[in-house]
Amino acid sequence: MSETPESLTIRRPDDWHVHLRDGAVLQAVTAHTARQFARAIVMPNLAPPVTTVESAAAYRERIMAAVPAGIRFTPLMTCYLTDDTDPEELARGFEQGVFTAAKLYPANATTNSAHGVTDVANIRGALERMASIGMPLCIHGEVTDAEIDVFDREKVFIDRVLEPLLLALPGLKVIFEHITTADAVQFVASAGDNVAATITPQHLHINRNAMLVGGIRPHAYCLPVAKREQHRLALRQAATSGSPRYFLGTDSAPHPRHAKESACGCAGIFNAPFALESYLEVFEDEGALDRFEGFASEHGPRFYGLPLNEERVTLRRTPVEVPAEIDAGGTPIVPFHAGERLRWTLAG
Ligand SMILES: NC(=O)N[C@@H](CC(=O)O)C(=O)O
Ligand SMILES: [Zn+2]
Ligand SMILES: [Zn+2]
Repeated sequence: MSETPESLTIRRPDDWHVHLRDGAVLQAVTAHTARQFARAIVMPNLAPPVTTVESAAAYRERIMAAVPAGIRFTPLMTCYLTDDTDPEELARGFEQGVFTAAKLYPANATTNSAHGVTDVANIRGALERMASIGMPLCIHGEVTDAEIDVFDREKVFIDRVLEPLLLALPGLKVIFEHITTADAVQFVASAGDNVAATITPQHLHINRNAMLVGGIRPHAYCLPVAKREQHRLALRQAATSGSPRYFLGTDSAPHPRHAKESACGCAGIFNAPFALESYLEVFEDEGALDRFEGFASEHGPRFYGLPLNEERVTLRRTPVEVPAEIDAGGTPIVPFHAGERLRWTLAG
C-alpha cells in the first residue's frame, strides 16, 4: 500500500453495537447504519426493553421495514437482561436465531437501564446457561454506586464485577462494550480468547476536555464518559494494533437535540451518519490503514462465530462536510463531528 492511497477497498463492515431506537427515529436512522454496515448488533434498551423472543422478533421486523429498498442489512438482536430473566427464554431465542447475544446493563448505569440488573448474582443461572450454549454476553461495564466517581466507574466494574464473573464462568463469551480506559484495554489483553471489546469512534477522537473546555458541550457526552488523554491514546493503540480482541462498535445513540441541550442532558452520541469515515481517519493518523479491515470487518464476526461478509466497500479520499444537524423524521439530531470536515467518503 502506498503512503497516501486515494482509496481503500475492504470487506463490507459490521457494527457490533448500535441503538436504532423505535418509531419515527428508527425510520430515519436505520438508513445511516444500513448504508455502511451489512449487520449490526442492535441494542435492546427501548422503553419498555426487549426482554422476550417475541418482542425481539417484532422489533427485528420493524427494523427491516425501515431499511431502504435495495440495501441488504441484517439486524442481529439482543435480549435485555433483568433480575428476572428466564434462562429458558434466552436459550430458546438463541437456538431460534432471534437472539444473537444478551445485554447486561447494570441497573441505572445509562439510558433506559432502569430495568437492568441490580446484582449479577441475580442472573447467575442465566449466565451459566449462556456459557453452556455459547451465547455471547454484551456488557455495559460501569458500576453505579453513588460513591464511585463517574470517571472511575469502568475500572471499578472490572475489579468488582468482570474479573470475578470470568473467574466463576471462565467459558463465558464476553464483549466488553464501548471501552474507555487503558485499564479496560489491559484487562482485555490479559483475559482469555473468550473476551473481546468494542471501541466507539468518539472514544478514539475525543478526551474529556472536548466535553468541558470552553463551555459544556452536551453533544460530546455519552456513557461511559470520555476519559483523560492517556486513555484515549491507549484505545487508539488497541484499536489499530491488529489484535482480534478489539472491533468496531459505534454505540451510535441518537437523542433529539432538545434532550441533549438541556439542564439534564441525555447520554449518547449519534455517530452513525459518518461512522466509517470517522474511524478511518484514526487508522490513517495512526499509520494503520492496513489494519482497518480487521477492526471493521473481520474481528467481530470471528469473535461472534459468524461468517465474514463477502461484499466489498470502497472509501475514497474525498472530503465530506458533516452537517450541523440531521433530520430524523421531524426530530433534529446533532451528529458526531457536526460542522467538521472529514477526509474520507464512503463511495456508493
Ligand atoms: N452510550 C450512551 O451514552 N447512551 C446509550 C446507552 C449506552 O450504550 O450506554 C443510549 O442508549 O443512549
Ligand atoms: Zn452502554
Ligand atoms: Zn450503547
